[in-house]
Amino acid sequence: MVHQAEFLAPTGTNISSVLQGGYNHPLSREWQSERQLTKNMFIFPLFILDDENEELDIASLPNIKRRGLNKLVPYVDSLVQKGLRAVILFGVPLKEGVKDELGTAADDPEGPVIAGIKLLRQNFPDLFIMCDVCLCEYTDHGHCGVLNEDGSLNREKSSLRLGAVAVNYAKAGANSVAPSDMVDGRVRDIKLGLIEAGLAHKCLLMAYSAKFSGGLYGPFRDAAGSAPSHGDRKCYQLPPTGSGLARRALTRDILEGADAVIVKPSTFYLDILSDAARLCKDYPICAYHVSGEYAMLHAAAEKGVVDLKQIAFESHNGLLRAGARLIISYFTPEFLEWLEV
Ligand SMILES: NCC(=O)CCC(=O)O
Ligand SMILES: [Zn+2]
Ligand SMILES: [Zn+2]
Repeated sequence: MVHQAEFLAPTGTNISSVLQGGYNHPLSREWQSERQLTKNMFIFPLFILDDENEELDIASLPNIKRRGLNKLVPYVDSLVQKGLRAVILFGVPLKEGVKDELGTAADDPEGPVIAGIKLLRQNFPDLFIMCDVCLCEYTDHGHCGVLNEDGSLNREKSSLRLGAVAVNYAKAGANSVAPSDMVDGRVRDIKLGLIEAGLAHKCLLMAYSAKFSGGLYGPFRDAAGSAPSHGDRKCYQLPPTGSGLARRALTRDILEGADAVIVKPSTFYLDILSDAARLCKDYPICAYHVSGEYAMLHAAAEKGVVDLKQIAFESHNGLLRAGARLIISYFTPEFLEWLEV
């Protein structure tokens, strides 16, 4: 497609070869961006401990802490004052003996997620509260669903259990549930559960539709204590080379009732983000800038290889360019400082 006449000026210069008129001034440079990062695009992950007064660092995830309920409100308040609009909750049960084969603790009414939803709702009525829905933080085997006796994943039991957990989060007041397990059929079971509970019109179902298995989740597993005790997640998460499967999963989840979709990780999967933007063009597309991506940028900045702020903008702008409208990011607190709106 040609936008400018391709003819020669009297001097012999090809007119369309002159690009720099478009960006030699800071403002005209800004005008070149089709979209810009804004605070309302950011969703901040919160790790909630089951010990109310505890606050724990995560060695591999700089500046991010796990907090008990009593430490949560003052911290979230400081971010809300800077313009935080949305959070996604992850429960981190550390008490002895709470994990079992069904992940019962996931929707324990007194557990960190359900109690966390209620506490945040009470303190921040306008905050958009999302909940990651998965069992791996709560199962003794560390897998994302319910297992058969031979250790393989039982699709039907997993999907129904995930549906029940999601409905319980929605009942507690979550604005959105986000299944991250990648078990076939769970979007459908969650949607049906929400409809049956009369909550489908109140709770946005944001599916982790294109979640790839790979090497970028290490710090998160440290944070959530969710590394599988045997095997890996390759049977239910997508192979990193599987772009066709990712496109099928995106389409399938939309057909099963997803209201929005997530691509995860983000920077290495920009092609999938742009596939999602095309395939699901009438839906919000969310990129999850995962723990490994965050930790890598921090490590590079500490080594003096990159400037942290510059590289954070460049990577997150890349997600927007590829088609993301929302970003789950551990950089959210920084962007709330860096962005004006
Ligand atoms: N279901 C959530 C994750 O697996 C988190 C990924 C990360 O931040 O590494
Ligand atoms: Zn999981
Ligand atoms: Zn997960």
